Amino acid sequence: MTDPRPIDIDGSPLRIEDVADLARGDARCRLSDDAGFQGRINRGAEFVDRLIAEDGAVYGVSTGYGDSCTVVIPPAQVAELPHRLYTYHGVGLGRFLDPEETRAVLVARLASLSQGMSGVSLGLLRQLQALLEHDILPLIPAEGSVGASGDLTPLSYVAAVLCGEREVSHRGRIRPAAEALAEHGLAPLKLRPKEGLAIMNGTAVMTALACLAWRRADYLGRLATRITAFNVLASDGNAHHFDQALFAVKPHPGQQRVAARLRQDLASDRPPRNELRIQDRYSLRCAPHVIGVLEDALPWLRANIENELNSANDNPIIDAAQEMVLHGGHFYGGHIAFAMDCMKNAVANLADLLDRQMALLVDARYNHGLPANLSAASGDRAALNHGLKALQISASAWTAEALKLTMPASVFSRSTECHNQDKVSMGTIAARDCLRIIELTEQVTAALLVTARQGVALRRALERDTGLSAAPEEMLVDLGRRVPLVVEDRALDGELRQLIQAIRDRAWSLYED
Ligand SMILES: N[C@@H](Cc1ccc(O)cc1)C(=O)O
Repeated sequence: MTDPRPIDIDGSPLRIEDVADLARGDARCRLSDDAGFQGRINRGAEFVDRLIAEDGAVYGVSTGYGDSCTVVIPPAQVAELPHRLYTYHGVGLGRFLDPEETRAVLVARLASLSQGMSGVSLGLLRQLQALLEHDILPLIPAEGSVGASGDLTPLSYVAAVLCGEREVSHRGRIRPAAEALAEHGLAPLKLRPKEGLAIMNGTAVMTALACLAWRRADYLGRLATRITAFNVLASDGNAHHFDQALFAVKPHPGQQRVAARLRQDLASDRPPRNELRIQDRYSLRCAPHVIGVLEDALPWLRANIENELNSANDNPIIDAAQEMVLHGGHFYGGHIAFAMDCMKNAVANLADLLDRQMALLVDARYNHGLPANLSAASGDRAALNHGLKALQISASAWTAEALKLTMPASVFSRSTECHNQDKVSMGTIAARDCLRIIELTEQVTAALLVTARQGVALRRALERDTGLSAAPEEMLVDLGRRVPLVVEDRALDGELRQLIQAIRDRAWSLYED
């Protein structure tokens, strides 16, 4: 076990990998003690104090929220207001975010508030950091955000826990927040004016989920490429579909990279053409064109996700340096909504591609000489055994479910909150859909790992052996250990679950380009 790597939070940009590592416990975050950073934060909080003292009227401080901004809060009640905000937003439903997702949310909110543009105190940042440090995880219901007043409702659970209210998951148990805070000597926060809004009026939930989704999608693209190489071999297909000269004339860099990875896996000394079949079916021949869509989108997706992550996504923005309060709509998660709608489409296409490859391989009419359902049973056992028949049916179901969920969420904007929020992003729904599609695609990918392992072994038992380069050969050996050849039928669910875990743990290092 290596020590988790330290990440300083000081308002400088975080990367997707930082969020993912912090969420998994592979990194730990420290709030920077840099005087410049701390000074910036303090100036923001002091500026809010001064505004209240001098001006009296500040949105969300001395007024009601949203459409209720015309309601004036009497000075004697101003201190109570931020606590009202999380209280009435305690209406979240649905599943609770899992621990990894919850940590990512805390990191994303900390990253945004550390920009120093939200007028919060250092004490608030410290309390957020303490939740991460002691793994005190608010139970955050996943549903109930329109993603454009920020993730108000789910983030109300973060705000409440910082103040010692509602429940947390801590040391494997669900407990009252106050109890867990006390155990670590942490006093519940008394929110300062504006701090309730600052915690809740932002995109931290959808952005956190997007960071986790990006990393899983990136790995799935690589895995789909490796599996395609296996399946080209298993089906006695043509490597020349991935020819460098062919791809030189279609200059999508991601697509070219996928083709190069396939060439690398399939080893350059393969006969350039399989004269028996000039052209393979599309799920093999066009694999770079399908996987390449995701591969080309990933850098753009990363840029959008990281811009949101490192933004002040709050309202109003408190610019202490220029002494300005800027009212706007930075809680609007349109970029994440579009990124997630886009990513889920590209990922579901991977599931579809792999499912089609499986359909070719299990079908004796298309698999060029392999047994039906890739059953390795022979002789008088052949009739009894059904090989991967059920696994293919299940892969079809998972794929259909993934494809069904690709309906964009961002086009379902609807006017809400007395028409103050009359155009909203639905980014959190898009992110949740995207994660579900990723989960289903991981299931399909696990099925395909079994299929490819079985298909390659059966091909190699036949006349033609075609070599792979060292990395895919090593992976095949590893897969062989994880999944013994299916000769006599057996339930495969346990092995599938282990493969899914291996995928999520990125068990195979795939293409260091
Ligand atoms: N997001 C709104 C504020 C808001 C807060 C809470 C609400 O319940 C509604 C609206 C704004 O800044 O304009």
